[in-house]
Amino acid sequence: MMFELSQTFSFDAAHTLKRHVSPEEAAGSRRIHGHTYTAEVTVRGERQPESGMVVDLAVLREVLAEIRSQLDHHFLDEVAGLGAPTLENLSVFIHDHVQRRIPQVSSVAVSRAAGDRCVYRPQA
Ligand SMILES: Nc1nc2c(c(=O)[nH]1)N=C([C@H](O)[C@H](O)COP(=O)(O)OP(=O)(O)OP(=O)(O)O)CN2
Ligand SMILES: [Zn+2]
Repeated sequence: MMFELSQTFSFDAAHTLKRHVSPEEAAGSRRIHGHTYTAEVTVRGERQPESGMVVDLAVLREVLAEIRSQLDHHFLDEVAGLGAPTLENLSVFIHDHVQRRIPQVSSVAVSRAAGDRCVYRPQA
């Protein structure tokens, strides 16, 4: 029997972005601006026979708090290992950090208040 467990966390962060769009839009994105992001992290697996859990949600919460502390109220352009601060790179960054502690992580979705959403599912 397979199960999926998810937890979300939110963070506010500033960034700039180089874009190949109209000069007005490109100029706006190059200026420092901020977004409220929500990340949903999903873990997939079978229950451990002794615990009855795929993974203890308290452990997942602890890992997500560590990642949040690297992103919340940070300038994303300066976060080591992130690369260009896009939804795509944020999804991979969060996934790779969770995977070091919780190998069963199966997907990470990052969304912004404006309604934009990106899902990273490496095994898809
Ligand atoms: N594939 C992606 N495209 C874009 C991303 C991204 O992460 N992945 N990010 C952005 C920018 O962060 C940008 O600030 C959003 O720009 P835009 O969609 O033009 O939205 P607005 O500036 O009009 O409104 P916001 O409220 O600031 O979202 C662009 N593209
Ligand atoms: Zn932006």
